[in-house]
Amino acid sequence: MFTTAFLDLPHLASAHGCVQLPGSKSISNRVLLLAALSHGTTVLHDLLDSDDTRVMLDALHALGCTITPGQVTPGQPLHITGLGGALPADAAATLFLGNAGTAMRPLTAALAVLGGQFEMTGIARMYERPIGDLVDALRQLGCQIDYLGTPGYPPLKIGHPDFAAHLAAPIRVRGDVSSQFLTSLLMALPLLARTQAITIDVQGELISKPYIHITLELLARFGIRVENHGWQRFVIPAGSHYQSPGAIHVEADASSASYFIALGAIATGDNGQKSIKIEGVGLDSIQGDIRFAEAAQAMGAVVTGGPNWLQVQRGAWPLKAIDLDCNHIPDAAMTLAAMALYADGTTTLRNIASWRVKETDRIAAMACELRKLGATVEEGADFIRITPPASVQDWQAASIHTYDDHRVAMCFSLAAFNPAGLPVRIEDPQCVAKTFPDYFEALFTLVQPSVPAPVICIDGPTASGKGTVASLVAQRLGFALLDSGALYRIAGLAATRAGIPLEAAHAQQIADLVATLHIVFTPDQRVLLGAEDISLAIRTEAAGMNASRVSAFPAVRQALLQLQRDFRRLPGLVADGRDMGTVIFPDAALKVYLSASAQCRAERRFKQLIDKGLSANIADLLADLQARDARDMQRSAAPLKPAEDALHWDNHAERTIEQAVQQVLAWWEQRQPFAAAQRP
Ligand SMILES: Nc1ncnc2c1ncn2[C@@H]1O[C@H](COP(=O)(O)OP(=O)(O)OP(=O)(O)O)[C@@H](O)[C@H]1O
Ligand SMILES: Nc1ccn([C@H]2C[C@H](O)[C@@H](COP(=O)(O)O)O2)c(=O)n1
Repeated sequence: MFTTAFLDLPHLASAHGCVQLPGSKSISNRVLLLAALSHGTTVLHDLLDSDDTRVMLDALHALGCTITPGQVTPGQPLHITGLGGALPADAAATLFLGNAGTAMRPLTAALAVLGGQFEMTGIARMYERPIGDLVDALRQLGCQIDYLGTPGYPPLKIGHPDFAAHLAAPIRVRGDVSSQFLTSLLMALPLLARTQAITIDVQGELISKPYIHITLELLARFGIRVENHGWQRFVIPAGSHYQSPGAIHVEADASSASYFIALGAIATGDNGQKSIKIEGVGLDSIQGDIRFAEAAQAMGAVVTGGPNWLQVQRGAWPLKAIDLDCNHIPDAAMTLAAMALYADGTTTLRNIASWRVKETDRIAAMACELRKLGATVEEGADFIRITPPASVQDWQAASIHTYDDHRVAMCFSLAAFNPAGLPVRIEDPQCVAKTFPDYFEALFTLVQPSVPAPVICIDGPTASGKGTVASLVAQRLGFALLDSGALYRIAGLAATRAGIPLEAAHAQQIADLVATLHIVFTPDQRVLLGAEDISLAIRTEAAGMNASRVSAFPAVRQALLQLQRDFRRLPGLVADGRDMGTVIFPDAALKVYLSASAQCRAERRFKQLIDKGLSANIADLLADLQARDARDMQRSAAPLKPAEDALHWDNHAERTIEQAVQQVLAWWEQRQPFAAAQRP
């Protein structure tokens, strides 16, 4: 997951390939709660690992469920032993539910029915998301719920219920604000239906029926067969009780599929050879958002599918503008707003009032950010109308504010296919953690940029600080890192171990050996040669000097050339070394040359070695690095020198690491076209 302040998506040209989607959030959090309320142990396969499922798991754990392993682990099922429909009389907990509506609302209903002393808390946005209609419905039953802040909104305090004389009458709940209120009652009230039927009457037109469909399907899997009377009355039969179904497989998230369906519609090849294959969810999905595929088809996408897969290709181009009632696909419909940027006219998405009370006010958010890109947008209480930028020149490079809303971030990644060749900045990319932590990584496996991914080169002499600065710049931008010096150090180490003299006469032998090496740079910056961790072995001064020797041989440099260029990937690369800007990446978007006096560098290296527990002597270090400078600068093959277009930074003794990092980032920013983000 990208945890950077922003993520710059270079302009993207095309896409193709296969993506395996993570589990559905809606299904994951429902089955977690149903398993927790049931008798017996449920084995859950393919659960989503995200912010929202994590807060649900933490809450269930706090309530006394036995959960193994304690967290969602890739490729491993999760076992939950349920509470058997009851809690101890003295049950008490404060539950933090983040911004997860699928945890806050159903847990509130279940705990209000089970009784205990509970505080239901979350982040600030959760306290702006209404829950009053659910609380009103539960109070009709005799549940004890108090508001701890603004009436009608979390945080809440839950006590022990008094059901005397309340259960016989139908429970009324509004269905026109959020279908989660009805879902919550449908999941909680079977706990009271052992001896008598419970009836729920929906007030107003029920929105988002597909989500109720998911709830009913999953309830049936756990032994609860609810009668559905025209989506207005639901009856939980007497004698209902939760029973674990044993094992459950969670479908991949149909809402998450929408971004890749849109990707296929927008970015696959004109000749029909390229397509996007989506695995984990198919046209027979129980999730309502699968009907996004129909909307995408109406805009021109060619969608085919089977039981557990979808395949999407571009059809009509430009896409066709549509006018659609989106009540049946409230979440996925946001993706249509992004697709509308590529349509042949004005697209209107109607009946989306629920967008206003989601993670953010999604109508306002989408309108604001689409306008930043150059679209004309009209918004109303329950609709949004989008006209794409009138011409290529009307597109603007925008820094997209994401409002802590995963769907805003994912939708706007699609803007990187704009016809103007502009990059797109996504602020706070880690908000996708709510449902799809690795969304951008998945996207990058499918897309091709219109020009090679951007590279920042940082060259300079030994101990000038290149490695330190490069690593921090890469971290801040979410870019990959190439420590090219490490490759020469590995070459020197491998040759020495193989007993090959580090002399020109043996250059080809060393180059041949280098070509056979299996080198891995781990995400935590360790270096592996085969299975061996050689991170420390290549950091000694002797290893640096040996690296300097082998690096003077053209055959060795040639053997490492493509390996270095292969580090170039989306969203970008920071490369440090001696010839990054002059030879390896001559087209780099930014080239920096770091320097510092030999004395300053020797003192820094001395401190660095002592801090690592290695012995050192400043005079020896000074002599060594001067010898290394001379060899690196005077060799004929790719000598150390600043590229003609490099920017210079004197990293002298009074300058800090952070100053150098800020300077490189400032130079980088000067080359970006993003205007300062306009906050709404
Ligand atoms: N202003 C600064 N900028 C960068 N590094 C600094 C600075 N001040 C102190 N240092 C320290 O200098 C030491 C040498 O830095 P670093 O290892 O990044 O250099 P390098 O140029 O990559 O060296 P080499 O080419 O030998 O790998 C590190 O311990 C680093 O923390
Ligand atoms: N691009 C590069 C990187 C490194 N070298 C050589 C010269 C250095 O003395 C040696 C070790 O590099 P360091 O880890 O100190 O950056 O490797 C090179 O020739 N070209």
